[in-house]
Amino acid sequence: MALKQNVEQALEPTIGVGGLPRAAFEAGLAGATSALRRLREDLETGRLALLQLPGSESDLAEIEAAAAGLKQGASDIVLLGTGGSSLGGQTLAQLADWNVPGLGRLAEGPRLHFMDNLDPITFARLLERLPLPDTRFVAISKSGGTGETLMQAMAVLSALDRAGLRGRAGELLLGLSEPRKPNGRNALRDLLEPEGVRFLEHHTGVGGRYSALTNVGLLPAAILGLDIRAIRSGAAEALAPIRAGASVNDTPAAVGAALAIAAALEQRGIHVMMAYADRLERLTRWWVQLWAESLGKDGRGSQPVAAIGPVDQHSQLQLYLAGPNDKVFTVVTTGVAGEGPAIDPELARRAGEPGFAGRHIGDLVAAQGRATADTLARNRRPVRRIEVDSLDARTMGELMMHFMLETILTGYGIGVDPFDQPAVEEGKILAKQYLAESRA
Ligand SMILES: O=P(O)(O)OC[C@H]1O[C@](O)(CO)[C@@H](O)[C@@H]1O
Repeated sequence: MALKQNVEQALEPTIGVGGLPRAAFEAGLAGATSALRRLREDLETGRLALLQLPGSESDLAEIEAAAAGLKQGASDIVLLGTGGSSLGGQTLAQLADWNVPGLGRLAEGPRLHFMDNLDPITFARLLERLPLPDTRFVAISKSGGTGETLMQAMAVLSALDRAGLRGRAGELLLGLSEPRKPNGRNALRDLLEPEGVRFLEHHTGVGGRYSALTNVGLLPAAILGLDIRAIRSGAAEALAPIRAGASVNDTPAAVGAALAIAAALEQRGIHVMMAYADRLERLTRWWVQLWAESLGKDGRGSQPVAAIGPVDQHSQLQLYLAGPNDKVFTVVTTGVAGEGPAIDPELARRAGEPGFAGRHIGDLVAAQGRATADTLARNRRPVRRIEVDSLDARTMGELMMHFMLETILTGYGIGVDPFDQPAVEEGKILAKQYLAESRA
């Protein structure tokens, strides 16, 4: 197991009043114990398909073949899909420098475009500027019925039509969705299959925000040449203690859930994840959806906030240290000490920073991650630390599985169903109604 977790600085006995009381954490551990028992049953009975993924490789060859097919002759690959149909792929893609500040434009191979937000100006300009004959589109939607994705897919077909490329739709597009419902409906399939577009199957037992380790997340990862087997085996590391029947205290995801349950008991309604790596920025956004949609129901749940370091030290940290003490923090660091450019001693002296002499940029970032966690604790703000020695496909798989397990266990512990999202449907129905009315 690469992931190291320490929750001591979240607790009152360590940081004083302001930390989570020991009794609340004990209650959290008790809640996590029953939750863990239920999750282990999920694993043993096979009723939670997500838990079967880490040990399986049977679908990986199909994903690799689809990735190779898409890359063939492609300058650009556009991924349509929103929420869980995009964020897992983005998180993994960032490992390969996608959307890393300063590096995105220097990437080699096909350019990837995740069009997860629907913005008319952006989408129109994208379709105008893309070299359509050399562009591939992947339309991803578990349900097949998400309005944003459907509209984008329709716009793509019309753009291909205008460019005289509609006859090549079967070659230029790929779909990824669940099989048709028993009533025969799946809007995305209804739209694209008559154009000859082939579909990969979305796993029916894995919800969108838990789908990063299925073809939904692994297809973009494979396009970028990431080792998708290593991602799965990293995920298996996070699951291993659960599989082995380990106690709560020896199961990092359960300890994390115990902390979240304790925070709920203590009315700490905000969870901040601050990750010290450009390549974890999308992970924080993926986690926001995972946490918010899984736990925010029946008047329960907590507000997830994404931050990255060190940059957000210069925007959010003042509030975190001296604002209301209503949050729990997770500081995620990677072993970057000794990484990156080394600083010329002469230049360090000239700038009046002799402490920088001969040190690497990674030395400063490592020190900053540690200093932020310790400063939070000194200011009696509950903070847990998560560290991986290095960030690669394997550790990313482990981190993602850790947070999925922790979220499920927290849901079980606070008594909500972590797999549905009934409340968001209301707004979708209303938006379609307003769209119809605005024509009149
Ligand atoms: O993959 P789909 O079915 O298009 O859904 C996209 C997203 O929309 C939601 O259903 C919420 O509206 C998310 O749960 C999901 O990840």
